[in-house]
Amino acid sequence: MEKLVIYGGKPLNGRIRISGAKNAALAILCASIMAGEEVLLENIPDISDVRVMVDIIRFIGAEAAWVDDSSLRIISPVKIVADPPCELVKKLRASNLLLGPLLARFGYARVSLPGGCNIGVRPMDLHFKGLSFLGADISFDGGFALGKTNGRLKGARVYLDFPSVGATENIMMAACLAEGQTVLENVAKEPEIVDLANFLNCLGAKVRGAGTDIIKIEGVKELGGCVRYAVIPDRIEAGTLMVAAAATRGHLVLENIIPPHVEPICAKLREAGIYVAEEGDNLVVKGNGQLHPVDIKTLPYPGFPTDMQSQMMAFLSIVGGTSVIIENIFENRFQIADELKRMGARIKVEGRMAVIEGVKGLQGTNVRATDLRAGASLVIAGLIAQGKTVISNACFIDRGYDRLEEKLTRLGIRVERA
Ligand SMILES: CC(=O)N[C@H]1[C@@H](OP(=O)(O)OP(=O)(O)OC[C@H]2O[C@@H](n3ccc(=O)[nH]c3=O)[C@H](O)[C@@H]2O)O[C@H](CO)[C@@H](O)[C@@H]1O
Ligand SMILES: C=C(OP(=O)(O)O)C(=O)O
Repeated sequence: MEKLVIYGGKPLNGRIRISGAKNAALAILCASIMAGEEVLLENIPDISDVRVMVDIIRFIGAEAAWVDDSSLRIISPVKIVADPPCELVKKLRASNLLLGPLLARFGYARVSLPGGCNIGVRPMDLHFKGLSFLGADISFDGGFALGKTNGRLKGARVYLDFPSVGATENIMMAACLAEGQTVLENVAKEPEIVDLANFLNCLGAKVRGAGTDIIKIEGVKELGGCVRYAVIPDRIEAGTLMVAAAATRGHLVLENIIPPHVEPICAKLREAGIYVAEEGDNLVVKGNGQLHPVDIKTLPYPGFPTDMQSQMMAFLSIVGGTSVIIENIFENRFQIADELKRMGARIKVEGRMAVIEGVKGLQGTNVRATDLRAGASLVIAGLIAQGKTVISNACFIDRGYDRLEEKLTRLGIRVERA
């Protein structure tokens, strides 16, 4: 089991280029199996979730080749040569996004229920309901979802009970090849949804309204290819480094960033007393000045992202006064509190609420990542702490952070793999 060793107590200083977004890249990789011609994807992050997804689409018959360290050329299969293998599907959450594209393009899908981080129950009822509304026949057998269609899917009106990111993406992809119009209501508005819609439109789909509460899709018979499509920058990687700079009183310049995507994070950092400003195309974070406690509620976009909650908890653990975090999206995302407490943090968790009493500093010790963002939180805690922090289960961090050690080293931090 790999460990990440952080030598803390030093500020994060320098310039860094943000990689492509994990959650956009994974959805777009799934969508690429619907393309009728070759696709070239750029700004793809080199993370383990992407490598697993590339293996999955190769397994079902796609050709996928790295052109350079962040570009992938994909030729989708004309027919499925094998079902997505269960052992790969279970390694990541985004494999749940194969169902819609497979059903829409091939009229058949047999996909194991997905894996991913243990951050909550994460049912897929909204995905299944939406795909059924489009005419798919969905059943379950021994941990697998089986989907069939009788000819093409049919456009329909679908209202999501909750603006689920994955359900919005799955149903939107499937609707692109359905007959007639689909209207999706109460959908997720995350930037990754807009990026996926832009990619689908680049293939010849007719998707309108992504980024608002209602998405309308005119189905087309087939999709084409895309000469090149660059995935958006990762707002969560950016946010993680911003919080790390804030927590270590550093000075960071972020390149390749879309400022409105990180606004909910910038707003909270400013409230906490951190300087955050756009300078030209870059975003600058300076961690000097008096810090103030803040309260956070995670919400669907444009609310504060649940994927940044654990990292903020590490930062707030050394901000004098009392901060409160309410986690509204995933019920099991406070496991990180116990690990932070091992480093000296004072946190009380009650249900969906965590109360953080700021302490003067943290101490390095042996800790364990329980999920991807918990791992990122421990990296931040390790940067704050005096001494050495050894994070086990580093594989969780590798799911979502492209070349993290290389980036931290460039920013003046001593970090090692053990
Ligand atoms: C690969 C990917 O893009 N992952 C992101 C995606 O996950 P994911 O797509 O799984 O997240 P959802 O938006 O679907 O989940 C949000 C909430 O809806 C619930 N729900 C979801 C679907 C469903 O059918 N039924 C249901 O009840 C979930 O249990 C959760 O409480 O959005 C999350 C919320 O921004 C992010 O934290 C994840 O990083
Ligand atoms: C929860 C996350 O990812 P996934 O949905 O892939 O588990 C995340 O990126 O923080």
